[in-house]
Amino acid sequence: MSAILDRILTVKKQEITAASQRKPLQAIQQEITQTAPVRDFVQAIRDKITQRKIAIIAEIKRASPSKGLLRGTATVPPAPLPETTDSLRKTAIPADFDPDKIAASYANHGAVCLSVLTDEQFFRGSADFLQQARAACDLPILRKDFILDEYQVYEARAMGADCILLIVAAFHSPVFTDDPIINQGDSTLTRMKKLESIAHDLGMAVLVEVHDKNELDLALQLKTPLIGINNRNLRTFETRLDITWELARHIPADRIIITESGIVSKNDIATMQTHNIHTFLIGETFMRAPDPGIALSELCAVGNQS
Ligand SMILES: O=C(O)c1ccccc1NCC(=O)[C@H](O)[C@H](O)COP(=O)(O)O
Repeated sequence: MSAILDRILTVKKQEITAASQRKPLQAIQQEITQTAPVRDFVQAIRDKITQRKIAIIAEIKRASPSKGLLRGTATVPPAPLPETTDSLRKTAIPADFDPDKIAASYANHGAVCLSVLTDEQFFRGSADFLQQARAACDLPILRKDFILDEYQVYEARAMGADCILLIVAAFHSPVFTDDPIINQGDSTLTRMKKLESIAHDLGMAVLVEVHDKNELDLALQLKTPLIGINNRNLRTFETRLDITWELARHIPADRIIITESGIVSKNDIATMQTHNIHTFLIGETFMRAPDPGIALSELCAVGNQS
């Protein structure tokens, strides 16, 4: 069995082809002219940090390949989760899943920005969830998905996203490097620069995500100030918080470091702060809580300095 990241990207390629046949790029570009203006993702984080508060990007994530269903009911289509999650499906989870209510609660309890999973097959996400979340609050929103192609960048803006995610590991995957139809001769760095440039031209921010030093060296060649360090290895699911502080020491001070995945406790927040990390992307911990916003404010309370 190939690694989960490769499986996700294989499906993603099929989705890009199908979506662009259903709705050509020109139609998406036309839709963008009617889309609400971009909210400033980077400035929102800078403002929080200037106020000496921790900046939490709160995620709306119904399910994940590593943990299965996190919130809501298990009967909702589309495709079943991968077999890797079978043993976790019986775990008790909050039954309600209302992206608008979750977004409003996050906003009311101090989130700086939101991240919304739009991948349908592996995370049970949806573009609709992003739109519902955006309509329910004023926070800038990251489209959390597996972006390989310019079509998805335009699509992100058309659905109302203010920021896109570029996962360096995705562009190192053979699903990208070995497929001339999808890579069109572009190297990893060339493709990331092209996608970043389109996003910036559309006014969106870019979060570039890394998990090791080689990926970081590429990420630092992009213009974006947002460097996400994913503590989770997307091939093995191993999650180690020390990945963040090991890589953070190689990142220049003018970039904003965002630690992603596996943050579960006040102690995790406090430990990150000792390493001068003040921006967090958190999903599962909040999604498992009865009220995700209250769970967020409890973590914020420990992290904010007066
Ligand atoms: O979460 C997963 O299982 C996963 C598997 C494969 C690719 C990506 C995956 N997660 C995406 C993320 O980056 C996380 O949703 C995000 O960092 C929040 O992590 P957490 O707080 O641990 O939910």
